[in-house]
Amino acid sequence: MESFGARLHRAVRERGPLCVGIDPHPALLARWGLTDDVDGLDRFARTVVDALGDRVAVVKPQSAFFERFGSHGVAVLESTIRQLRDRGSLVLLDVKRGDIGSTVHAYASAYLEPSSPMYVDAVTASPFLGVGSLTPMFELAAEHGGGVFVLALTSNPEGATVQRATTADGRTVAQAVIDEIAQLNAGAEPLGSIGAVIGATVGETGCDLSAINGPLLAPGLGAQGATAADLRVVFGTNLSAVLPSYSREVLGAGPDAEALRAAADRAVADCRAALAMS
Ligand SMILES: O=c1ccn([C@@H]2O[C@H](COP(=O)(O)O)[C@@H](O)[C@H]2O)c(=O)[nH]1
Repeated sequence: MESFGARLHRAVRERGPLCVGIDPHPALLARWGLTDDVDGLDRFARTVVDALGDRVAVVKPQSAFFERFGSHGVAVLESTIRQLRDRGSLVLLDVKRGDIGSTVHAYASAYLEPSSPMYVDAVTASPFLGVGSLTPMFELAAEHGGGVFVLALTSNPEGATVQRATTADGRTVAQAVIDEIAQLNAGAEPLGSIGAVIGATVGETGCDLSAINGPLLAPGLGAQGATAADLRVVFGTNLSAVLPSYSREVLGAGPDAEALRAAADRAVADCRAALAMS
């Protein structure tokens, strides 16, 4: 199968640089006039899929909001993933998994093995047990054209204590993660399949991103306070593979499908301008 990096590169060229999250917060369910139960969850997710699935490059369901309803919520997640695939958007499941390698292998099978009911195009992963512990995910992703986005500098204020800490060789933890991703992506064209998560809220990163050759997922736009203009501050000249991500900012326009589409179109326009893409 074609690599995730190549598929993402094409999707962004065709649909614009935007990832929209499906984050059915209880407050959003209420605002949309939906019940805070599996039925409300299902209606919320279907509305987003119908409005945006054939429009935005990447849709990112946040697993936590589905898991909160137990097995029935996970069933809605599986169905949402299938519907998104049918509409043509790439599906990035935000699950932030990480563990010892043998367990990561099981996570990899759950999300990156085509026969799995929760098979997606890409997942988010945590490198806290070492980037190398995620190797089974990288291997399965390479085998089946999947992608993995590794947390590097997260959008939340608490992240900096760990991620900007200095390692024994003088690099920050974030830089060490980025350098390992760069090695995994070396030589890939047009783009590697292993990405980094770098929040749009983090300000200057102090990191060298020039060799990463992979997608840079930028959450934190909108509800967490960052604007598209902040992308230039965070990513400097490394803008070509930035994938801006919005959840509540776009979802807040729902449940009207036209209003959701208009909010996504505004986000794409803002991000294109900030990233200087035509
Ligand atoms: O550093 C990170 C990594 C992931 N996220 C996730 O993105 C969305 C953000 O939602 P908003 O409504 O746009 O704030 C959410 O699912 C987070 O878990 C992040 O925010 N920061």
